[in-house]
Amino acid sequence: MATLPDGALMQRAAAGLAAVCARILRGADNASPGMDWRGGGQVTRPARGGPYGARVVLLVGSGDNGGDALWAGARLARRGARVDAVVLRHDRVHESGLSAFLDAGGRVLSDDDGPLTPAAEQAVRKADIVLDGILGIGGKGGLRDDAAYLAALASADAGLVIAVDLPSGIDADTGETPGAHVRADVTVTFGTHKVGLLIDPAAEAAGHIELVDIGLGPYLPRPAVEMLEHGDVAARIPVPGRHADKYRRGVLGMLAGSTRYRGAALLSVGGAVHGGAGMVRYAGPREVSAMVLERWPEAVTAPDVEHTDRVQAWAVGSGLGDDRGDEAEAALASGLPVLVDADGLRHLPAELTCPALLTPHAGELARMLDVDRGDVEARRLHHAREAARRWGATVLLKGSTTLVVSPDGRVRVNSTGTPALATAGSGDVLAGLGGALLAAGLDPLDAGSVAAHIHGVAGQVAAGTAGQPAASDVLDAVPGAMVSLVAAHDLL
Ligand SMILES: NC(=O)C1=CN([C@@H]2O[C@H](COP(=O)(O)OP(=O)(O)OC[C@H]3O[C@@H](n4cnc5c(N)ncnc54)[C@H](O)[C@@H]3O)[C@@H](O)[C@H]2O)[C@@H](O)CC1
Ligand SMILES: [K+]
Repeated sequence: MATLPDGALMQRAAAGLAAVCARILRGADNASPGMDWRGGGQVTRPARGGPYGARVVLLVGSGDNGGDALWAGARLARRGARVDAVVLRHDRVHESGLSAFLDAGGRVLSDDDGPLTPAAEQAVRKADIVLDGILGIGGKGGLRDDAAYLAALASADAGLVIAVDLPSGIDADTGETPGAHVRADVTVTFGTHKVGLLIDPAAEAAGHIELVDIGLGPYLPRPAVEMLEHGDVAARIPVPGRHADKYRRGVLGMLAGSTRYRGAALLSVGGAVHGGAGMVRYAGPREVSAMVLERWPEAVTAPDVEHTDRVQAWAVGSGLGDDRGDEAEAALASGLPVLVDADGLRHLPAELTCPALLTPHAGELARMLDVDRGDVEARRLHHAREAARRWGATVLLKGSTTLVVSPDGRVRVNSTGTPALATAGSGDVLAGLGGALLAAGLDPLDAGSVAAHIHGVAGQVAAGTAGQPAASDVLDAVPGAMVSLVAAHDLL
């Protein structure tokens, strides 16, 4: 801002915002370069041939977010749209934005007594597009009173809700939703993706995300949260070199499954085999080992951790049951990198002395931290950070947006999840994948985030063919997912 004339950034933001609205109103097919990272992102477009004659309503809060909406509204009005503004507080409104809007032929439907005039409500109901400019990054706490009412009205009744910078009422920095908020179909965000657009529950309110570049790039600090794209993952997948052998590729010890949960052993060994482990050494009861060998003849087996030959990493806990805590503790005390999943999480020492990747879902993390599951789901980043700090370990919190939080503070959010992965055994496959990557030498942050990404792509592939895939379908889709990720980036 210091290097530019006053208001220049807002003009860039408003121009980008108006351009996205115009494109949506044109009904442009597939013209959107935005993030479809939820695997959907298809927006039902109110095709009208363009802004001319379209009904656009601006919800205008008291700060610069409202200013963006007013300036964009002015641009759309000049292109023939019928643009109405509902101003939340007439005593606090972006002055130059409002004048530009009125000069361009925009109308204000609210009055000094408040925003909820009959004309305003009617306009929101009939709008092709509602631009939510109530709150941006200056918002604190959820929406109140009239703002909350308008947000609910727009989300329920209006054509398409386009959030300016972020859906008003979400917490920009955490992904929490402290109260009432807008539910948008599209979010047009400026300069950089806000953390809250990437982490649930707030991310769910953002819809399809479009980034408008306003020239902040050279000035941005290191991001608080990263999201790997396909190419980033492809570059991190260990590709065997000319002199590879099974030991150099990484030997994974697998302490998983039990006579009660045999399937977990098959799925997690399978995840490790397809995840590129040079060898998987399975440690478990004779009858489970026999099943593992029948399905995965490339695995080798031993009765327990003590009798397992040399490994480079351990994956511990998927379907392990209650009675092998001593072995879990032995693996955790080996000093080798360890992935700890499911039942293994109940055997964590107060402090870990090995590089560790913990992979709880919300319920398991709640138990680990002795808090409510609902609270973990509402404050995913907060609790994942807390566990990473407490155990000095990388924490992969599974769920609708999988987070991977390293004890040094780095955070990655996975872009490839799909609800199809919410099925029994899916986590066992992920544990195998992550374990193989740890054994191959990836650090826990990379192992966790690459495994989650591959797992998500496999889930999407499986959902595309099986509709409602089982964990076995996801496992079967892993090799294809790896091939497509790597091949797409010319690394094969
Ligand atoms: N900072 C920048 O470089 C740019 C900012 N831009 C826009 O400016 C926005 C930030 O503007 P502001 O800092 O003015 O902040 P906002 O517009 O987000 O909020 C403004 C005011 O709302 C009030 N408020 C906060 N929480 C509230 C609540 N729960 N209920 C009711 N009122 C509440 C506060 O008094 C606050 O001052 C961004 O989100 C973006 O839209 C863009 O114009 C591009 C450039
Ligand atoms: K907003």
